[in-house]
Amino acid sequence: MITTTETMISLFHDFKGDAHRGIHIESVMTDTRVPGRKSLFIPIVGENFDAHSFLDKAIEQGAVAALWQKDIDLPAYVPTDFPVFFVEDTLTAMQRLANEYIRRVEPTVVAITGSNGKTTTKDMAASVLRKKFRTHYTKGNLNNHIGVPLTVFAMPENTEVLVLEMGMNRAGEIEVLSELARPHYGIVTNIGESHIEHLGSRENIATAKLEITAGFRESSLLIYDGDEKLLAGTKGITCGFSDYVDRKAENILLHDEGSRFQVEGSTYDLPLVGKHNVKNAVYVLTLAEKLGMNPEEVQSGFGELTMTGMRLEKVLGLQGSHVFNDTYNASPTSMKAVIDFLKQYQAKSHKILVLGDMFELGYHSRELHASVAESVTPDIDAVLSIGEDSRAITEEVARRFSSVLTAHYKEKQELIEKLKSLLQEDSVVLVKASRGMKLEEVVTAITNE
Ligand SMILES: CC(=O)N[C@H]1[C@@H](OP(=O)(O)OP(=O)(O)OC[C@H]2O[C@@H](n3ccc(=O)[nH]c3=O)[C@H](O)[C@@H]2O)O[C@H](CO)[C@@H](O)[C@@H]1O[C@H](C)C(=O)N[C@@H](C)C(=O)N[C@H](CCC(=O)N[C@@H](CCC[C@@H](N)C(=O)O)C(=O)O)C(=O)O
Ligand SMILES: Nc1ncnc2c1ncn2[C@@H]1O[C@H](COP(=O)(O)OP(=O)(O)OP(=O)(O)O)[C@@H](O)[C@H]1O
Ligand SMILES: C[C@@H](N)C(=O)N[C@H](C)C(=O)O
Repeated sequence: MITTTETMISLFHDFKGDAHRGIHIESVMTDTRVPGRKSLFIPIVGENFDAHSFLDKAIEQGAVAALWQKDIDLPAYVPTDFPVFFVEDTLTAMQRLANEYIRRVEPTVVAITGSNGKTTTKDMAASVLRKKFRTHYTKGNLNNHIGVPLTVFAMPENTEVLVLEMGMNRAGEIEVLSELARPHYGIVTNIGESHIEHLGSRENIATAKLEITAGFRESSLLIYDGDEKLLAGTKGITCGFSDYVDRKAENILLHDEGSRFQVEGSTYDLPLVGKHNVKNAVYVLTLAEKLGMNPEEVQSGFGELTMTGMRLEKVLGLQGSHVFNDTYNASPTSMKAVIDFLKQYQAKSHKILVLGDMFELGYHSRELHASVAESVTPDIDAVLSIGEDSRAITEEVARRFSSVLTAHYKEKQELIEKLKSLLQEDSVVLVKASRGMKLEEVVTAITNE
């Protein structure tokens, strides 16, 4: 249950209809294409639609009240007793309602941001914390100005810990989300190059990520990447691999199914591959410790990870090959991190990289694409690229290593045909690009049906 129309009167004084009846509202509807029994309809003005034109459908789908932008005429067909709350802006009102719900439920709030690893760290945190607390967390990647409120509205009233992923591609966006959520804990996973097109520099990205402290309370705590020089001196707990961090991962053993590492003498086994995920895990175990969990409880959570797909997701490929689907998103930092993982992968020795364009890298996109080649070594047998700017990757690899097979494609089908011709039992393929490239289509084409 989210609220009642009676409670909403205290937030939104300008209303019509039988709001005083205290109608129970059990969910929020922002999409009339999805049923919402006893829901509050919040019409959002988007890129393709203005949802104000769907009020009739909303009522049909189960809405029992609605927010309404004051500068838009209310349709004549609206029943006189149907509660409508008039607001300046429905999105801002939705965020205010979410803040009110958090104040009512009073969970411990954990906010996670960073250029890479937000979803992974959020999923890890949820898997660990739910061992001890009633935990609600962001589903998938619903992490923006709309996704965060929707996550809050879906929170059960008995929630003890709320884990929110906070994304951004412009300055100021995380500040809004942090002030909405008022986190007790914040995590900054890393500072990469994601969305640098809009931010202009990594320094600006770091500043934007630190907006996560905007809504902090007096006792709130930041846990962050201590290896990142742009964050040096920030108040909080530093995590990472350097000797000077507060929580250092040591004695790291990377293997094909995950890793083993120690932090302050406690040993952890993480069933997630990649050294970058060791650091993500240190954020989580540090958070869990602050919430009173012991290493055994944390390890139990690591052993029951429920992860969102398309993040180094391993599937069986044609000819008995292994395929790692890392197609949700990509930036130079994350692309280099997974290439390092592929070089260390032991189960297969014929290693193929399929790399697509990375978006929103701005003016320096081509040189940032080329920089990915710095991680490629002759351990990699083939690099196939697709898109516009990723040609810079294969060109730079070819310049560095004549032994590595390189090819660039504009069309997925051509790349798929070449890739199928290369596959052998001993092959391992890693596929990665920005979301907009939709390279999961390549993964599908080379995996066993
Ligand atoms: C606004 C919205 O929710 N849109 C969703 C909608 O898109 P559609 O094009 O159909 O509608 P419009 O947005 O034009 O319409 C406005 C509203 O009208 C509703 N509506 C439409 C038709 C209809 O018949 N009835 C209706 O009621 C509609 O529902 C809208 O509310 O549907 C799509 C398909 O389901 C959704 O994909 C689309 O969702 C958008 C993309 C969205 O922002 N969803 C959030 C809930 C979300 O969190 N999505 C995440 C991705 C977030 C992300 O990209 N994060 C970035 C950081 C970026 C931060 C910020 N600057 C930003 O730009 O987002 C990151 O790097 O992680 C997800 O989908 O995974
Ligand atoms: N700490 C990290 N450092 C560098 N790369 C990372 C890190 N964590 C994850 N990655 C890489 O980034 C990819 C995306 O991970 P994830 O989806 O968790 O990040 P995200 O921040 O949620 O991304 P997005 O901004 O697209 O939502 C992973 O598959 C992996 O390749
Ligand atoms: C999906 C959104 N979070 C994102 O990462 N956009 C990049 C730049 C893309 O479109 O792939």
